[in-house]
Amino acid sequence: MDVHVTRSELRGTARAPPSKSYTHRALLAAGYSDGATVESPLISADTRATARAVTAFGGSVAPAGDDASTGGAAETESDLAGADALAVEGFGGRPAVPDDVIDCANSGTTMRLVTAAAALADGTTVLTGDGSLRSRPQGPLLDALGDLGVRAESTRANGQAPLVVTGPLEGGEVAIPGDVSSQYVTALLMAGAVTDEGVEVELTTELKSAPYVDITLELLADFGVEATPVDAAGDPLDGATGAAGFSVPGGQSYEPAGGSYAVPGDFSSISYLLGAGAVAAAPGETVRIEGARPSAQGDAAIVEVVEEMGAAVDWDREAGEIAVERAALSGVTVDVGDTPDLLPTIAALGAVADGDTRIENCEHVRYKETDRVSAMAEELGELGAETTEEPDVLTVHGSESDLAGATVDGRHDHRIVMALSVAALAAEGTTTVRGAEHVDVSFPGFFDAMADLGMDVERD
Ligand SMILES: O=C(O)C1=C[C@@H](OP(=O)(O)O)[C@@H](O)[C@H](O)C1
Ligand SMILES: C=C(OP(=O)(O)O)C(=O)O
Repeated sequence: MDVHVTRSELRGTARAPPSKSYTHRALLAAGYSDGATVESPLISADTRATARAVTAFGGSVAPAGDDASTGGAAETESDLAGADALAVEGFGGRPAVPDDVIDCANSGTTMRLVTAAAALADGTTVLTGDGSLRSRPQGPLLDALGDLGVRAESTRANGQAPLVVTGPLEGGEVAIPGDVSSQYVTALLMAGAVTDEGVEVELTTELKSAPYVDITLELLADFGVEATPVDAAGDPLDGATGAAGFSVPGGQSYEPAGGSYAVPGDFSSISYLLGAGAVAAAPGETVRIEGARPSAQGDAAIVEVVEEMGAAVDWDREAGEIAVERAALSGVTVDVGDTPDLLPTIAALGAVADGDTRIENCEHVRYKETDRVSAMAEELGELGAETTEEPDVLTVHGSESDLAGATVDGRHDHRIVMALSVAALAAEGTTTVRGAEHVDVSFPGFFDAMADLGMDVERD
């Protein structure tokens, strides 16, 4: 699908979709349990992939309240559409050997978390994904599982999917780098809790994307599972930032209080709504975003970034509501070591702002659905933005950027599509964004929400 976005003024209220990161973890944690309800889940292409994996391991996922929820997996994936809550029948910490290959589609989170889950099974699991996912790095996780006594291989011996994993994993001590993906740590902690011996993870590098491990720790605690970040001396820390390692005792059971778990709103998705308001709210009007309650999400930093760029932002944390007014934005320097998914949004805002926006510590943003550093530099260039790309830094020269509508490529990447659509709101004329259907990965209702706010958008 192509979308054609014409410069427009926005007003009104949008609701943030539920968090993708929390939904993946909640579905899998419910799978590890004897069964649980996941309330207000994100139903998207990526979270469907995790639901498929839970089903492949012998659990089931169906809309809560449906007969299907007592009788097995939803017959077709579309059965999940529009569900306010999902009833998950778990596999009780013992994944069955899947009948078929697990297709993780476009979802890195699914592939990493499910690879470690597959290692628990007493047999062989095969995991694959789309072309993008089959080009992303899995080697450090395969090596770690190998060191823990599991056969974990890339069929092409290049550290990329398809993957073949033969368990069972019993636990132990393992060392892993933290600067490629935090999802390896999340995967080992979630699976480690149900091993016999538990898992001790030592980080061989600094941990990037650390708040995502905090999300994991928060969710594990809510499912009654203990896992602890530790410093170099082995002493416990409050959070993942600065951790030298992690420890998760074995023999634990997943069980959420009251049998259900509620997913909060998604701050990576909120970044597009907030960014859109900051560049295109009608003069004297606000754009309001609901579903913005605080959680462990590092991407809530977008609120400060947009404020620092000069927009008037009011975040009522208790009500979970953010109001933003448009302003003349100025460039900022932002370290995205903890918040890689904000890079496309900040780059788009930088193209609209006056002065330079310097996005630092971003090398790991190159290992996503696409190399998002190059993708944003090149596609914003098509709109007339000047950028400078270094391995670990993207600078957008807002003052030299005169944005005018053009045809840009969404690179089969939901975040590139949404960020370019935000930039298009401020570009002269009409911008065509190719491959816009990829928003289905994390924010299926994105263009509906934007149209409701007043975006002039045509889809074909
Ligand atoms: O664990 C998660 O839910 C995620 C972790 C981050 O990835 P990395 O840890 O690979 O940086 C983030 O980019 C991704 O969108 C979601
Ligand atoms: C990188 C992302 O997700 P994943 O790693 O799950 O593919 C993302 O949503 O931006």
